[in-house]
Amino acid sequence: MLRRLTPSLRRSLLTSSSPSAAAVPGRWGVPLTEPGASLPHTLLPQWRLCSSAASHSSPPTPPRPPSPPQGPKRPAGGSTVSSLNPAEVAKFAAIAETWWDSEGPFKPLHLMNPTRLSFIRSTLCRHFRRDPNSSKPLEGLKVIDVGCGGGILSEPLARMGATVTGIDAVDKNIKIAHVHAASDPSTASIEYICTTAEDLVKEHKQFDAVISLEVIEHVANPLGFCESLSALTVPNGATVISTINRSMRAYATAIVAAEYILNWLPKGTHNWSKLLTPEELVLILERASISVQEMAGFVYNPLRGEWSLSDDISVNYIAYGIKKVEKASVESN
Ligand SMILES: C[S@@+](CC[C@H](N)C(=O)[O-])C[C@H]1O[C@@H](n2cnc3c(N)ncnc32)[C@H](O)[C@@H]1O
Ligand SMILES: [Mg+2]
Repeated sequence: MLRRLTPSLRRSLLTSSSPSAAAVPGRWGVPLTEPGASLPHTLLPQWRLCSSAASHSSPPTPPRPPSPPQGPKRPAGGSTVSSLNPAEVAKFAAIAETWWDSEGPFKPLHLMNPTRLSFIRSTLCRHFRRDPNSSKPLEGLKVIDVGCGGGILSEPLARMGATVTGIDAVDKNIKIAHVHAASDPSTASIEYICTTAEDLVKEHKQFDAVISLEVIEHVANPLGFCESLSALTVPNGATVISTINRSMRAYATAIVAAEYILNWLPKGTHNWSKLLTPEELVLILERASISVQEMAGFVYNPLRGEWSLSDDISVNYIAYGIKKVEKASVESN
């Protein structure tokens, strides 16, 4: 069952007097205003929420005069700061050849794929009022997969009918993704580009849905990255992000067990201090003009070797949000 982030919960997260007061540990669905609820505060490191583009402390800027119409409209927002973390990019370049080895380092993503696709199918079909039972429910929608790796998500999105662009910072990943997709007519149309979200924003590209799974924990600047994802999303479009929670359970399972005991992932794949809690992700997305509507957890059943959707967001989780319509664009319509 998916939990909805209610308007009142979202409001209380965003109207708290300070970012630290807004970050409340616990599960979604616990209304912050519930009588008697005991909700200890978490200290939010300031760097997580501050970027060059958004800062509480900057003085108010005077209103700008309307600019004269000139050429195509520039998408609002986007970060000028690079999302690239060279050490992280190098880690993925080193294992690029293994993308389609379902027993290799990306085995967890292969196993998770059906589950995350069911969340994406369900949320995007509701968002765009599509029939989830149709064979191509995303037909006609422009979708970008940011940090697509070898294309294990891009391909099923294309099979669902979407016009897919996959981008990744690692050139080897893009080459592998391209060769793999080209071997099947239903995926051969995917456009793969070696670039970053922020560079694509500079090209004024926009998409109906922007999806970035298991990438934000590897970027240099999470808020700037989300601002770029937002700038790539059309107003009222959809954004889907998945990542790993910065919880003790995640440390025990996603890092110690997966990297050091089961050897599912190369050691050092995830840096615990770079992970984001769901509360932090919601706040960052709000700052980037994306309003989170739903969140779900992924839980692994070791006996069946399968992942499923759950209310438990203590380790792996996925969020779907809507790109807010900027006031200026509403007024100009
Ligand atoms: C864990 S993989 C996830 C791949 C894919 N999204 C999936 O879930 O199947 C992370 C991917 O993000 C890419 N990446 C890391 N930093 C990036 C950045 N700043 N911009 C674009 N891609 C990035 C890596 O090269 C890698 O392919
Ligand atoms: Mg990861």
